[in-house]
Amino acid sequence: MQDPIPRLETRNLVRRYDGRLVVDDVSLSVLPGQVTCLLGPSGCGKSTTLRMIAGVEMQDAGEIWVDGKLVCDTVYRVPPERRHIGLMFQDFALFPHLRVGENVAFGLGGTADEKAARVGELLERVGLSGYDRNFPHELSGGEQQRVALARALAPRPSIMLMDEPFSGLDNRLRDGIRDQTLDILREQDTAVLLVTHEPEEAMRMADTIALMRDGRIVQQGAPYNIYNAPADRAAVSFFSDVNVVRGTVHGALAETPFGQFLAPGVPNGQAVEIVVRPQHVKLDFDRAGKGPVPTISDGTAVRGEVRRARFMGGESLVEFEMEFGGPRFKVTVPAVFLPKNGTPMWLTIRRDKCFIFPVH
Ligand SMILES: Nc1ncnc2c1ncn2[C@@H]1O[C@H](COP(=O)(O)OP(=O)(O)OP(=O)(O)O)[C@@H](O)[C@H]1O
Repeated sequence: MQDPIPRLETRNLVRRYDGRLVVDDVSLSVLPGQVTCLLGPSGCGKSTTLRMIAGVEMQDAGEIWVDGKLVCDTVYRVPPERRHIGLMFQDFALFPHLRVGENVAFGLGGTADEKAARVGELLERVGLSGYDRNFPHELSGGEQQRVALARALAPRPSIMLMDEPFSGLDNRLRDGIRDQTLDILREQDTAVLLVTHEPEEAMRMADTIALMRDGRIVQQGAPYNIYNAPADRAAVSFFSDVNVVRGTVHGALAETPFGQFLAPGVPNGQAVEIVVRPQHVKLDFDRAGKGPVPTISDGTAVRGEVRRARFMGGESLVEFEMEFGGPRFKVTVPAVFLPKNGTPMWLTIRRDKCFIFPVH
């Protein structure tokens, strides 16, 4: 079977500001009814990418395709209003002098009756039936955001570009509006490209995550794959705290204070980093100066002393000063576990949950 044609595709987009490369060879695609999240730290070029797709900014190189048709390269350009792209940005800016209903109807064609029907349908969908004659300033922030959502959805865009659209909302409100927005977009088979710097938001919303750093896409894939098969150390630390142990490879085995780690294909003498998340470090009590016996799945235990323990709600975070030195080790325990400062414990690293990256 042939691969489906993406609703939206960028090919090798490049953008420079004053000679500085801020978007560097970005290729992305989004299928109808799917959400791709462009995830990365502030300033990595996410919004610039979105602005080029929206057509409000020109790329220096590369192409934008919609439904298999070229809409923009460096010569040819379909104007923004003919791209059938909806926009929803953090500063959603409703028109303050227009009533809610007029705001939602703003981009709609058709007869007055058709417009009124569509406005009524959308306001009901976002839980704001009966508010059509209110002015924006009479609504709360969350309600205004829902109006902005209704306005963006009204013309049934085939593509929706969203730039941190929920970041102005408090947590509880945000989850509800986020889920509701996705439901509506999926129902309409809209392709969504969402920009965020929050890994949780990307994990929650995306079918595909494109991890962006310094203008480049460093990894692209399903959230599960990005989380469990990260491309490099920075990709691991973007999603959670990490512990890092250094080692050197001999005969495809990395030697470290925690014992040996398999390092297939890594040349002799190569320095590597073993990266492990706090939830994948195992703890054992000290028994008269002894720890657990080494095993194949967990390797050798190393002793550390508790320096800090905090209860975080669903789990406890314990920090250790390790006998071999280096930065403190962070360990999370899914329970209330608050050992005293100075308590000796033995730490092991789960071999099936750690990542090994060469140090360059
Ligand atoms: N019009 C402009 N002129 C010059 N530099 C710009 C312009 N717009 C953005 N930049 C720079 O380009 C880089 C990428 O900006 P962009 O807004 O795309 O990043 P971002 O990943 O969306 O960040 P944020 O999440 O903070 O919005 C930044 O270093 C920014 O300062």
